[in-house]
Amino acid sequence: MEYSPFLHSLHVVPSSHVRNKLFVFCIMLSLWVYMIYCCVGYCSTVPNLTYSSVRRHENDAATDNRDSSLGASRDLLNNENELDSRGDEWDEVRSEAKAVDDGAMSGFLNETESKKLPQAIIIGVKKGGTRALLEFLRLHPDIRAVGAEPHFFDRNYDKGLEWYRELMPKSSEDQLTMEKTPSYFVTREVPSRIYSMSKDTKLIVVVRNPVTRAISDYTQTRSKKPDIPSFESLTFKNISAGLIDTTWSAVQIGMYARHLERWLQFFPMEQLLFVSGERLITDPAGEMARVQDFLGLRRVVTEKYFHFNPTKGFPCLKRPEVNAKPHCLGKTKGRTHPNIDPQVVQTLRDFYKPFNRKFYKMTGHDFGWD
Ligand SMILES: Nc1ncnc2c1ncn2[C@@H]1O[C@H](COP(=O)(O)OS(=O)(=O)O)[C@@H](OP(=O)(O)O)[C@H]1O
Repeated sequence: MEYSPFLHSLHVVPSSHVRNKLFVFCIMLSLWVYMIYCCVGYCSTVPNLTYSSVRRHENDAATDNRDSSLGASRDLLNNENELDSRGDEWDEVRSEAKAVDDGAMSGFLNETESKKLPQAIIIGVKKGGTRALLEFLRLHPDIRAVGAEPHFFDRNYDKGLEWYRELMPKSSEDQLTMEKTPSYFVTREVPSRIYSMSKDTKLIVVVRNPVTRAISDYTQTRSKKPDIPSFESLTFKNISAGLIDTTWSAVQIGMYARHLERWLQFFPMEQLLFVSGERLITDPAGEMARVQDFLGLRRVVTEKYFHFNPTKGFPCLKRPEVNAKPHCLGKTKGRTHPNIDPQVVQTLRDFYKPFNRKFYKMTGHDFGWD
């Protein structure tokens, strides 16, 4: 066999010169393969992958690092795997809305869009109707909101504001960025933390009759832990003395006046809006008008967007311009509540009366719970 310098350099003693040539060849080949791949249209999948990774990121925020919001409370209400905190509801409506409003790709292509810290936050209350309100607001073209609950100011604060900003969707200069995390309202450290992010943050609280709210909270817990004690026994510290257990979070959250006092140490009343959870069901367009005015937005989401579904017992969303079927929130919203001993319900009503009265006085609004 003849002596071959090529074979010799390749198989026997590969010189650095040949290795460099091979390296350049591999890179060229990869570039060619990539170009062919793009030419047949597959490159358009890249933005979708980016979008799903954003969604994953959103969901991570909600499932990360779980602590109790009410420091000293007895929290049997560990509902963190609730569908709601992942913000998956009404995705279909939102994607339709997005496509109509600005085209699915514009968020990636429009370089004037950027991620911003929220200028408005729905801070509570748990089981008040916060998901419904956020989803109603997301239909507004001037609002961009993160679907999952970020729990930044209560559980993820050590991750820093940049982490928080990254969770937000891109928005243009004239759009508002929003999020909702209902536990903020009752968490001691949150008012000062939001204040240090921006003292101009607009704060929205959806409130609901505290007795119904407590039962709703309990119903949610029981749906995941069917063996928990009865609502009646959890309500009392001492049932024969009729002593209410105010350390039980289901009871504690409803003492709205107490929580509000802490917020008023940082924010003026004009920066807070209280939405009636009851009216959000009976008159969603009316409550939405108040919310849009408060946020300084055009009244876009009006009665045309709502359709009351008698089977579900709640307003559902429809897109007025397309003849599509209305979309309702999922099964975790609007659960059937258990029957509670009427005497216990009355005792709780009496317990909340002074808190409610004080709350009406502070907010200048009678919510009609008594
Ligand atoms: N449109 C519409 N559809 C369905 N449900 C509605 C709606 N508007 C308000 N509600 C009420 O919202 C209650 C749940 O409140 P939240 O979304 O704040 O719950 S959570 O804290 O985020 O888990 C939920 O409480 P339950 O009825 O106890 O399940 C509903 O009463």
